[in-house]
Formats: sequence, C-alpha cells, structure tokens
Amino acid sequence: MTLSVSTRQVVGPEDAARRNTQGLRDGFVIESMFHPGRINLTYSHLDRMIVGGVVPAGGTLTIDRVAETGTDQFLERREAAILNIGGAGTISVGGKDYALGFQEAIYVGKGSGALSFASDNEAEPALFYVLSAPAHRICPTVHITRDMAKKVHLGSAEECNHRTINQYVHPDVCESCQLVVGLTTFEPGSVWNTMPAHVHDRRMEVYLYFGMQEATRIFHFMGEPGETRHVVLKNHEAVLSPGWSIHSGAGTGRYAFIWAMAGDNISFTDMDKVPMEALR
Ligand SMILES: O=C(O)C(=O)C[C@H](O)C(=O)CO
Ligand SMILES: [Zn+2]
Repeated sequence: MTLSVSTRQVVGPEDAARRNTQGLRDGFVIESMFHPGRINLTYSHLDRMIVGGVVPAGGTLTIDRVAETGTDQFLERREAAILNIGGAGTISVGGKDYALGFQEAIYVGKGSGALSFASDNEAEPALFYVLSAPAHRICPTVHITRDMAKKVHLGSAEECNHRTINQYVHPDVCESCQLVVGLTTFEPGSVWNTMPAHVHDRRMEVYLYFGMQEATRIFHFMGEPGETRHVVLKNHEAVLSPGWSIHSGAGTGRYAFIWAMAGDNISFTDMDKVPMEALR
C-alpha cells in the first residue's frame, strides 16, 4: 500500500492544558508526512480537514478512494488545495495535467475525480502538500502561481516579524467553499510569525513549517491565550490549531510556512486579536 491515513480526534482546551510534551505532540503535531513513493494523510476531526504529503518516486501516485471519507471517491464531497514545496512535478486532475513548480499550487473543486501525482525528476522529487475539507458546491479548478497569490506585508524588522503573507486560496484569487490557504515568507532576520497572536473560533488552522536547515527549530506556541504551551518543530512538521488556540512561532533560523484554514467562513480578516497582556 502506498497510501496511509492516521486519524486525530479533537482535543479540548482543558485537556490540552494538562498534557505533557508528548501528549501535546500526539494531539496536534504531524511529524513525518513526506516519504518517497508514499501518500501520507492525516484525517483531523477539526473541521474534518485532511492534511498530507505526497512524494512521487518510483512512478505516479494516485489518490482515488480514501476509506476514511466513506465516499467512493476522495473528492466526491470535498475540495482540495495542493502546494508543491519540492522539485517540479505534475498533478493530473480528472485526466487534465497541471505542471506545478516550487511554491505553485492548485485548487481542486469538489467532484473532480482522481488525483495523480508525478515528479519531473525523481532525483529531486516534487513534495506535494495536500489539504482537503468538505465542500458543498463545485468551484473551478485553478492553477495558482506565486505571482497570482495576493500579498499582504506585515510586521517590521524592529519587531523581528517582517513578513509577507501570500494568499493562494482566498476569495480575491480563486473561489473555494471552506479552504483558505497561503504561504508566509520572512525578510532576513525576522523570525516571528503571527505575533501579535490571534484566535478564530470560527475556523481551525494548520501550519506546515518548511524551508529550514536540518538544525533549525521552530518554537511554536499554542493553547488558549491565558494557558500557552509550546511544541518544538523541525522542517516539514505540521501543527493543528483548534479555533480556541493561538498559533504563532519563532524560528532559530530561516523558515517559511503554509497555513490553511477551514470552518464557518472564508474571511481571512475574521480573527480575534489577542492583546499582549492576555498572553500567559
Ligand atoms: O505570519 C502570519 O501572521 C500568518 O501567516 C498568519 C496566518 O496567515 C493566520 O494565522 C491566518 O489566520
Ligand atoms: Zn490564524
């Protein structure tokens, strides 16, 4: 079998506050999703977001049926966004090919059929990061280049958080039902993401950290604002964020991250800012 799926049940704030490091990692961190020749998916019960890695090597990989969704086809009642953070590759959606370079993405509408993944050069394989949420209508499939992403510049060098939020799946770029997805990059020397922090009880979020050196670590902060905890993450690790949790991190070196949300609305700006005084 080239496809494996693990399931993450929902963890509430009181439970999270009592967990030790391993308990927090078991509930929220997705450690190892990119393996050559494999499709590794995690089915999170947070808004039923599916998160995973596909690394085509030794031939094409296909996602057609995923038993956990209880449907004949994976995308029968779901939409997906897929970003490539590796070498060049191709995704075939319902028989149509889309060539995806580094940091290019595709939004795939509900009911689009099987997804097939290939690397142009298996010595430098594509690393496809897959996100999928339930969808109630069909939106057109769109190839999204980095230029097409809507740019939001935030922070400053003085606050060590000077960064650009590239909004790939966003109402100003392409239609979607639940998914809102983007990629945040940093100016040299800036290490803090999403600080000042926020929460959005209407939507869950998941971060995938990438573009890091082997020894670089992210200190990722989570938890209710008054009960923060941290997990230490390395390259290609993801962390789930329930609506009640902040999601903010500082890196010991260069990094970028992909954030993705699903839930009750697709308004990026619908967030509740957390005053610094509220953080404990
Ligand atoms: O650096 C940031 O700030 C982010 O990228 C924040 C995410 O986009 C986010 O949390 C959206 O709700
Ligand atoms: Zn957020």
